[in-house]
Amino acid sequence: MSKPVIIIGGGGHSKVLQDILKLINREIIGITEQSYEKEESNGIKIIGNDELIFKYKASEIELVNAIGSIPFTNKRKLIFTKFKENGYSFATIIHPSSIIASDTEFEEGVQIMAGVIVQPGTKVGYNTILNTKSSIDHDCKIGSHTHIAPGVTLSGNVTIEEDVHVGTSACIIQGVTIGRGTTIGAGSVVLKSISKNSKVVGNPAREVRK
Ligand SMILES: CC(=O)SCCNC(=O)CCNC(=O)[C@H](O)C(C)(C)COP(=O)(O)OP(=O)(O)OC[C@H]1O[C@@H](n2cnc3c(N)ncnc32)[C@H](O)[C@@H]1OP(=O)(O)O
Repeated sequence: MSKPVIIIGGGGHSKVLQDILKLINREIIGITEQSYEKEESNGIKIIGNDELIFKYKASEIELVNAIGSIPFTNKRKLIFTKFKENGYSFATIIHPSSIIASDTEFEEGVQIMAGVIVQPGTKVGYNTILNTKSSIDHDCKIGSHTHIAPGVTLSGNVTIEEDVHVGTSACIIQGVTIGRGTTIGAGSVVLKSISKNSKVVGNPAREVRK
């Protein structure tokens, strides 16, 4: 049986995850927030700040990383790393409306939102988000701590390294590699590989100042 979960963060990304957790009947202990002024979020109790998690044995719960991921921030990664180093595990959350090829490999803490399609031969790294209605075609490799934002299309054989943000509705053609730490702007059309720590926008995607 699945362990009960604690959700870290009570913002917009959290709302979406709460909905999935309710749909898949996961028991929710509550939400932690760094500054908790409200008592609840969507009917779920805010139980305290993140340090409260240490009152629960790592073996008895799973965590849900509900810190949203926007470009040029690393809070989501820091939360994941901190609690992993202390022996805690993160739930992998998959919306029941997603279509996932049977050989897909997900590492711990991956979050798959409504309407996502993942085709065969794909691997997705730790703590990565495949957001609403994104489409991941065959043989893609997606690194850890990466955000594939809503409506993104990855063609076949695309490699996305760690810590990448692929902005809403961007398209990436087949065989391209996106280097670690890169940000792809919303709506970009990426036709060639992009080196690490770049920021690219537009159609065709071009590098802009960091
Ligand atoms: C459920 C959810 O909500 S998940 C959230 C998903 N959100 C996203 O994916 C947002 C993606 N973010 C973007 O597209 C942002 O515009 C970024 C990250 C690419 C750029 O942000 P910044 O670093 O602040 O760059 P800035 O706004 O200064 O833009 C730099 C230049 O690029 C242009 N530019 C920025 N974004 C884009 C874009 N998506 N397409 C085309 N041009 C763009 C700007 O107009 C500007 O051009 P200029 O220098 O000629 O004036």
